[in-house]
Amino acid sequence: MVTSNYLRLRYWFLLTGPEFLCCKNYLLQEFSRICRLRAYVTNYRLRKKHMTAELVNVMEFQELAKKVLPKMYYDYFSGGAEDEHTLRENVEAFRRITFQPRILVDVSNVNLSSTILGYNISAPIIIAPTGMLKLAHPEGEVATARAAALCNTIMVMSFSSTCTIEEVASSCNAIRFFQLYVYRRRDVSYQLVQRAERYGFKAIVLTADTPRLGRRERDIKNKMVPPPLKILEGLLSVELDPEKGGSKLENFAAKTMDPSLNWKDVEWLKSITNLPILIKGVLTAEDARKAVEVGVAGIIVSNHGARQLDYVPASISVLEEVVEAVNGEVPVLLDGGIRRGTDVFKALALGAQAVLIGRPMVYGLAAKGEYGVRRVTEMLRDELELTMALTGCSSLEDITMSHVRTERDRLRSLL
Ligand SMILES: Cc1cc2nc3c(=O)[nH]c(=O)nc-3n(C[C@H](O)[C@H](O)[C@H](O)COP(=O)(O)O)c2cc1C
Ligand SMILES: CCCCCCC(=O)C(=O)O
Repeated sequence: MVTSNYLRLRYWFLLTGPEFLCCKNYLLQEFSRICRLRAYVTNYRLRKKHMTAELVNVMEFQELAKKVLPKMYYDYFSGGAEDEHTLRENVEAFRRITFQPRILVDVSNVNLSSTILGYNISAPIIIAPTGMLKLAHPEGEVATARAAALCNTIMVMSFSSTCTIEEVASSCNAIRFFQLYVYRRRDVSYQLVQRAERYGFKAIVLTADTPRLGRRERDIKNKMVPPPLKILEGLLSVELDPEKGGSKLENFAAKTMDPSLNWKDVEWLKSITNLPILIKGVLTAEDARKAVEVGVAGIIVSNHGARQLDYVPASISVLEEVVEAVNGEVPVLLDGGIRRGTDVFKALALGAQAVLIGRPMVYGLAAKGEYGVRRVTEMLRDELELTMALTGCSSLEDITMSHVRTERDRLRSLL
């Protein structure tokens, strides 16, 4: 529906000639806004109908999100780079890890509570930064932050947010980290870091895997139009090339992201903030060591939900070697492909201190707003608790590598 309207609009532009091209960007933005509103109203009934149906796992939120979202937005949220090989692998690699449960352990009390950088959270499950959440739900990042507060967990707010730092900060008392993209316009990144610090964010998550945006073919086909990023209001306005086809998001990223970002810039970041810095996007032992050497407070093993370079390994497949390289010097977190509490357990067993959840939170938000994000968090937490009980672990400290059997273990046993 959205696509056909969009095609109609493009056809109208062809007919009306070049004098209208100058306002094309504005019209595209307006059109995208109207489509979002319309999709939300149209899908209200659908959401209501499903309100009563009991969803029993995170995958069912994805099915519902697919029904309620316009295709362009569902594709943006769910898609990955190029062949989407890594996208599938992120999930499949968890399935290849099996359990080695212990029996006859007293699990009458299972304690999931955890600490990240000194902040207490109810379970080691935190909300990953995901951009443009108003495409999923009109309350976007604010609803997500509220859910994080209710679940007593951390929300990592994206640099590509459709709400402002102030809106999110004033909406609730969630523990918030701020994810940073370094723009060509360093002053923009600088100002947002300052504002995050001023508004009580507790850490900066520097995303280091995006010197350029990955090739997301679904977005190219859909001619994905990003919504206004309210977080940038008053700081930056980007003129997209009206004549350039394909994904407008890619066009936007090409104009804004600084591809020269390198290890030395971590020093720059340290010089502009007193907040602890986590580095997100680490996939090798070598980079993990470098990150420790430049003095980061934590490492996030991540392939950006398989949206950047296709054919990188599933993030869970490299966790063990990163944890070995870091040798306990800083906490290691992981994201990518986690859809079950059993997946969370596997990541913890291989050395992650906590996991971040991306798409499932977005699907929860799209399907049921703040309540949906809360339910997704609770579902994963409840599944983790049951997994701990059934593997004989009554606290997070009890979870060890010996509770799982990985491909690496299977190969070792052949030697
Ligand atoms: C729709 C979407 C938007 C994202 N936006 C950002 C972002 O703005 N900044 C960032 O560092 N990572 C972003 N990511 C990556 C996530 O933080 C996270 O690494 C990834 O989603 C984890 O994989 P999962 O979706 O399988 O849980 C995004 C991911 C998705 C799916
Ligand atoms: C300026 C770049 C836009 C990035 C959008 C958010 C993101 O990281 C994603 O994966 O999508």
